Amino acid sequence: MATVTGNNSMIPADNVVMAVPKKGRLYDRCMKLLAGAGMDHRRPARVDIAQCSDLPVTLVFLPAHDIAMFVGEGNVDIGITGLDVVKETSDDSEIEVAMELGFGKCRLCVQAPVSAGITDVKTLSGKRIVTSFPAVCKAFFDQYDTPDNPTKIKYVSGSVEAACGLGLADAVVDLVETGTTMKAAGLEVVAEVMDSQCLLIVGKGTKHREMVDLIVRRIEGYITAEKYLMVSYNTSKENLEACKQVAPGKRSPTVSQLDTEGWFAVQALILKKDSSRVMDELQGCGATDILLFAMHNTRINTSS
Ligand SMILES: Nc1ncnc2c1ncn2[C@@H]1O[C@H](COP(=O)(O)OP(=O)(O)OP(=O)(O)O)[C@@H](O)[C@H]1O
Ligand SMILES: O=P(O)(O)OC[C@H]1O[C@H](OP(=O)(O)OP(=O)(O)O)[C@H](O)[C@@H]1O
Repeated sequence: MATVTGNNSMIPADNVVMAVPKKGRLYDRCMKLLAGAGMDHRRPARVDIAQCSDLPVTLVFLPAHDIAMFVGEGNVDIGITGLDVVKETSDDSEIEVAMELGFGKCRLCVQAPVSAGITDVKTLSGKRIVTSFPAVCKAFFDQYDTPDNPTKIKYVSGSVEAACGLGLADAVVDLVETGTTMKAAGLEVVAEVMDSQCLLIVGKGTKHREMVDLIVRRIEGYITAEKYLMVSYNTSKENLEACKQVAPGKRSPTVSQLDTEGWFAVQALILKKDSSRVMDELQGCGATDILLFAMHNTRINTSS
């Protein structure tokens, strides 16, 4: 197989390059996503490159914080990382968001010591802020800063929450999910900068559009399968309409005549989060033999 030369010699020249986080919060979910999308690969221990066995795709395992930059600069065709990282390290002219993946949900917040009692974020303009997101942080404080007294923003790569306690900052801009880290450091939210979640991103300049689109469709199929369940039940003719109202499906439910006169077997897609309520309501409408099935993968037109 042809390979590109130089630093990329482990990557076959015609392969799509896909970047996934090599560790941290997003890693496990990303591995599940790749498995669900049929992107099987073998990654030798301590190696950050792996070839997919059934697709011309090379996976590169990178720090989440670097992925949007590499996709934006065109070294990588497609990648998975947080919206926070995308905003910090790339711009809209380079990257398109193929899909929100629904995990890695958190908020980037201005946080100050509870003891300081800061209620208005404007009062932090011109003060010392420590963050792993200096560009997003600067854009946020620009709206309050004056040219003669800009906010002093310092970058750290981790443990941001420690900066106030160490006397290095008046406030921090850091991620909050449960709030446990923030509270343990004696901090509170003064303002929200942005919401974030994990994204599938594509470089606008990719030369492998067809294969990239196939990867996007596979991942979309898996995400949809994760979101929906199939409910199946039997109902008499007189209860059929009421049952169909409870679970109308995506387009319409599949209704088949049973061998018993006046009885039907019905199948419909329902949202996983609604499944217990839907089963209760179907039972209330007289449905019997109600079964719930998970799907491994789908190809559903989510816009219809
Ligand atoms: N507490 C959290 N809850 C949900 N998502 C988070 C949380 N912390 C981070 N993220 C998301 O995961 C991305 C990667 O963060 P993470 O802290 O895992 O990166 P890392 O620095 O590579 O890993 P580590 O912290 O293990 O060194 C963030 O940019 C953000 O989008
Ligand atoms: O609100 P919580 O649920 O406590 O989550 C928020 C924490 O999670 C992330 O850090 P992480 O634990 O990944 O480590 P890091 O500080 O090394 O980035 C983030 O930077 C916060 O510190």
